[in-house]
Amino acid sequence: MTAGRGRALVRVDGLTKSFGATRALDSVSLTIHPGEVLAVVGHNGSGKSTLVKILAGFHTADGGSIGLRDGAGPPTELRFIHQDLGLVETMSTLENLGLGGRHGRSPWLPLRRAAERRVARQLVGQFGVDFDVDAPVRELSPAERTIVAIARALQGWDEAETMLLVLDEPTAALHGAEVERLMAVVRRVAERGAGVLFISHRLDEVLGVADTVLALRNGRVVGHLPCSDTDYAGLVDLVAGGSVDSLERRDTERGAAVLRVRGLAGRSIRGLDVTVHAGEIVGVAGILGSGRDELCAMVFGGHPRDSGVVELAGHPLAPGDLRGAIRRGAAFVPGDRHQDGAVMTMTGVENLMAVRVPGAESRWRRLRKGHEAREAATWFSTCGVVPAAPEMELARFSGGNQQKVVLAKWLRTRPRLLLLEEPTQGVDVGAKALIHRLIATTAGEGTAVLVASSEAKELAELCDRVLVLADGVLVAELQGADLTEFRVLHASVPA
Ligand SMILES: Nc1ncnc2c1ncn2[C@@H]1O[C@H](COP(=O)(O)OP(=O)(O)OP(=O)(O)O)[C@@H](O)[C@H]1O
Repeated sequence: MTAGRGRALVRVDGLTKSFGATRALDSVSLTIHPGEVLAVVGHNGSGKSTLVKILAGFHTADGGSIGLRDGAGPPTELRFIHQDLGLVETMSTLENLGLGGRHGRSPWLPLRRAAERRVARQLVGQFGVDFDVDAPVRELSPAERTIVAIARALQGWDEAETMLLVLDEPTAALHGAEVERLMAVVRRVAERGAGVLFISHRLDEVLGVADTVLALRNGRVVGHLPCSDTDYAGLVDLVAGGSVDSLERRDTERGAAVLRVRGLAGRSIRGLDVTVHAGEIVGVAGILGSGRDELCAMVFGGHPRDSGVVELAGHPLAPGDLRGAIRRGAAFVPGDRHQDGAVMTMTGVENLMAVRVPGAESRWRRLRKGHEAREAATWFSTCGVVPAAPEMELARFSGGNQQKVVLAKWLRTRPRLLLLEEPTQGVDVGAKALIHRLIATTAGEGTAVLVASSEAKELAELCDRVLVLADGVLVAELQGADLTEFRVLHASVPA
């Protein structure tokens, strides 16, 4: 189907929304036609999720209109994949897909269960993955959880229906190969006549999949054009309001070994040795299920281990002893900020201060609100949290700003070992460069950094060395001239 033809699936006209003094949307208009993939881009806090939440009926607009019926046809059906995925963490994939309900005591029960399991595995299998559909989704990796949410949104879609699929940053936790599969699904959905509204900070991905792009800045539309009329630099300009400096290669001063991991095994990891020195940034790459998503949590002690030894500066870190790990100087930015990284009902400042900096503050000093507010303002400005509204509940921060608060919380502890999972997920292109510089500066001050990322480009730019995992073991170690995006991707995909 050619994008842009036929009746409009959705017409948004002059949409306006404010939260107190913050004007999140300011007279936003757009139209999506059958077969069209529209990407919405913009800096953190520019209003993208607010637009999606108004379409979903979660927020009511202050002004403007949304039309879901063009002429006499049936109204457009909207399906959503939200940033927080909206899964029930204690329920299995099967149950989140609406399968596996109670069937009473029928003699056919085992057959029905087997059929439901087959359907669930087919639904997630279209992304080339196979995992335990009976396990609670909280035990799945962030990428696997994303796939469950996408499979649920696409479930039972009938071609004859008119559908608009709305995806709010679906690829934040996915690796190159998984992103490609999702993009192929998005294209397939559009070719069958649906419209797609797609939010992403990965601008290369936008250019690869979208027909048109709409750029927001401070709630206003600052560009609405066919993707064929722009390029990467053009999109960076629209989002960041100018070019963004890429990270310069650092001369690494490699100090003593800070992290030593020997024979680590558990979950999908099957015997790993890793050493990270003071001042070094070591990346962890690999596809879903490779062990990439588990290494940092296992080192920190948040995931159980079957065997192996983890030492920080010569002291063992025991599984489950998170306080001990923090006392020894470990910091951990997890891949899933909603579940493990932050408390959404606490304010920005409370989240920032949630980890006690070993030995740095007296209790009395911490009680002084003025002192906390000043410290929070400094950290929020260092980490690019905009607009700085430190006393607001974290749930009300935009997704990218939540991520920056979690990062600031751990950088504030001045760690000896910084463990990062997907450190720039959901942040805009300018903030990403800022976070890369912060990580490089932190390493420059002598911190050992271990960073797991699904983005090969990020690892190639940021790291001194990259460990590539496949099937729970180390399959390549790249550094120097060998450390390129292509080589990381190539080594990650099993032959
Ligand atoms: N419930 C709320 N209460 C108060 N302010 C809010 C609320 N929801 C959003 N905002 C504010 O509205 C602005 C737009 O937020 P929104 O989440 O739409 O941004 P975004 O473009 O999706 O950002 P990101 O790329 O970081 O996800 C931000 O300043 C945000 O703090």
